[in-house]
Amino acid sequence: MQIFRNLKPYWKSVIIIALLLVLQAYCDLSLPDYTSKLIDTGIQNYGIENCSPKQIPEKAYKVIDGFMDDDEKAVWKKYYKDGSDGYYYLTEDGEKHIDEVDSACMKGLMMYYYPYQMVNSDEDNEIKAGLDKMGITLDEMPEEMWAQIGEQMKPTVDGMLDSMGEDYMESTAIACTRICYDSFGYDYKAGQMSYLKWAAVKMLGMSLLMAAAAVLIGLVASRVAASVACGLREKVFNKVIAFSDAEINKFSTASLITRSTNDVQQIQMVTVMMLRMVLYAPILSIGGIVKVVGNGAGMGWVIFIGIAAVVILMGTLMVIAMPKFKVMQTLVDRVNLVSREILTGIPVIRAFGREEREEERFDEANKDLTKNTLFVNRVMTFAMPILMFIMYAISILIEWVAAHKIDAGVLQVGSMTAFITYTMLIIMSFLMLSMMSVMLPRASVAADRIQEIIDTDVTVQDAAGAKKLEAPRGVVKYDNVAFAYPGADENVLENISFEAKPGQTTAIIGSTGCGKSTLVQLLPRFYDVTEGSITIDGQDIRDLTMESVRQNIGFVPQKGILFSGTIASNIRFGAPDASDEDVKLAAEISQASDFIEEKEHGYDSAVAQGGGNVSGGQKQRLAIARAIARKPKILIFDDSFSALDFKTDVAVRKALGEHVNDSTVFIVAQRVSTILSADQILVLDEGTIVGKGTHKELLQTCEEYRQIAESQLSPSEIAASLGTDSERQV
Ligand SMILES: Nc1ncnc2c1ncn2[C@@H]1O[C@H](COP(=O)(O)OP(=O)(O)OP(=O)(O)O)[C@@H](O)[C@H]1O
Repeated sequence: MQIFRNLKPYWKSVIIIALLLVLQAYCDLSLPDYTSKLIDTGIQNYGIENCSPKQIPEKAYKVIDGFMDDDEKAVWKKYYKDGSDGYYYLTEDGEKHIDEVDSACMKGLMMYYYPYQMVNSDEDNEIKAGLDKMGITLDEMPEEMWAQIGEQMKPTVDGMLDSMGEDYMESTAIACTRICYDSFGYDYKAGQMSYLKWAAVKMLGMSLLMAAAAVLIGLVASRVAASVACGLREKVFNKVIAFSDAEINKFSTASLITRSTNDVQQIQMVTVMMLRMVLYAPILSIGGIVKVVGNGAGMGWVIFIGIAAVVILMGTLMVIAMPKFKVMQTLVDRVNLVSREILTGIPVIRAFGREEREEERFDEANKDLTKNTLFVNRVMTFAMPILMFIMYAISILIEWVAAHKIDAGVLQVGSMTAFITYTMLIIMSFLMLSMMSVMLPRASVAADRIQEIIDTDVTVQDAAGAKKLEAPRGVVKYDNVAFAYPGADENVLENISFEAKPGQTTAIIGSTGCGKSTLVQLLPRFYDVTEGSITIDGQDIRDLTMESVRQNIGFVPQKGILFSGTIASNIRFGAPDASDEDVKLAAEISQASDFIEEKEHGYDSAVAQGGGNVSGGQKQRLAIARAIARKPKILIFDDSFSALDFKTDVAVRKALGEHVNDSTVFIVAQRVSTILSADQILVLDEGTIVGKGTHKELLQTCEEYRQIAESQLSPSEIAASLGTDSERQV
């Protein structure tokens, strides 16, 4: 899956996280054991951990020896030495092999313990009666009688060994050990305290280790997720920058923004959760199950009920909420789209008094998203209480079953506590997995949406082996060019052939929507021609690198677009190395210097985002200055003079004529007056050239041009325009 693929470059961190998770899980799984031991050994057994007595009265030693088989006897003999003071002592070697000694003496100890239990019991029994008859105490009982009792006891003890859990058996044996300790005044309190203190230190250590691991995991996981997100944003951004208009239109700007922000954020969030949970849950549940099996409480079936309940619950919630989860991103897209459109169009909305309708439109999108989110959240709110209920119900069930087992003497309280904790851990880990399975689909939708951008083929891109356009003269030739917008059935341009030379101005005029802007936009390769070719100095622009072609073009778009910064930074946008003089000259040519110098900070005056603090005409003049400052070989004015008044229009073109005399200039215009002095005028009608020539020629040869001219100029103006040639203008 895509989300996992994103983690590939960070495999080292993922391994570190996995190791830390194992450590965290180890601590997490050990703690219930410690709690159980704290109760069973620390409290119930006075801190005595092993049943093998460290010191045992000689008589008890011998009696127990009498109960043992040959193998057990050998161990007993090997690890105990006679202290010649009436006691036997466990040797150092014995301490090292304590488990071996424990299992050898456990049965014997229990048989030794049994008569004491009988004697202390309130009820009458054989042993009590026998001792009374002989007039002796249990400690004075002769060895033959012990042997006799041993024979009788053997089947009972064997039966107990079969039915008891290991922990419980050990605990019972330790109770027997205490009889040996009673005989020499063992200091139980000191033993218990030292055990409890040591256990507390160990538990504290474990908890600290666990906390440290968790913090480290959080830290590394967050870093990885942030890097994944950063990488994705970069990839998306780089791709979008390379997109031609066709791809941008396909996705829509709003969706591109949601994809590179909200979608990436989804992935970042899920990546953190995934790194912390997806690995942790299986480690914890498998570890928990192993522990539970070893615990010997024999209540595994309760865990399965718990897991089944959680899986059914989460499964049901998922089925209900999943469809809504999946459309969430599309709805976020819609809200972004509507708010973007409304925010950028506020002046028009106000001017047309459409506030209410637009508010409704926003409300609609907003409500859809809210409804969807609320539904999902409502469904999910059920999860927590039901889960809590399941957990508590399972705890009660365990306690109920365990109570019977404790009563029957086959389970200890501590083991029950540990069992409950392990069960909770296992259920929690299944919960984590189910939560992930809820979150993953949404994130995977987000990941797919991002991948869709990354995988989109850019329609306009450098061909393999594309050459650089070096020191061009600037001869532009359109050869039989046809063009259709992607997805459109009909061509917008057809049979376009003309040549534009350096030092000359080619003007394009025609009715609205006839394809003028499209024609000039093909030159910087905003789109590629569908048929025919465009060449610069005889080289097809598709065989040249886009960067080198664009570097030689100064493009002034129909709508002046400025960037936040200063006036100077905007003029230098295409020529970062332009000197102050160049910037000033460009501003003078574009007739922008007057209004710039009037400003308090002149060229350093701030320009707001999108050029919000300058007028439309000023914006257009700055856009013209920006193109000129580049000193390009080819200058394109896409209807850039319409926002200027007649006087400024003339002044700009005059200044251009004076200073820019070796560039190939294209002017898309609506006004005939703007193009009167052009060297070549192309008259476009429905995407084809219907007239080509100078103003004078076209007035005579082209009906369409004559109609346009007559609709804009008075007969006297037309007559004047045919008169003397004025000084050079573009
Ligand atoms: N991105 C686009 N996708 C599809 N069709 C488009 C796109 N841009 C423009 N068109 C269509 O192509 C045709 C030519 O548009 P173009 O902008 O080139 O016209 P124009 O002559 O510059 O118009 P105007 O003088 O009004 O600016 C129009 O019919 C327009 O609807």
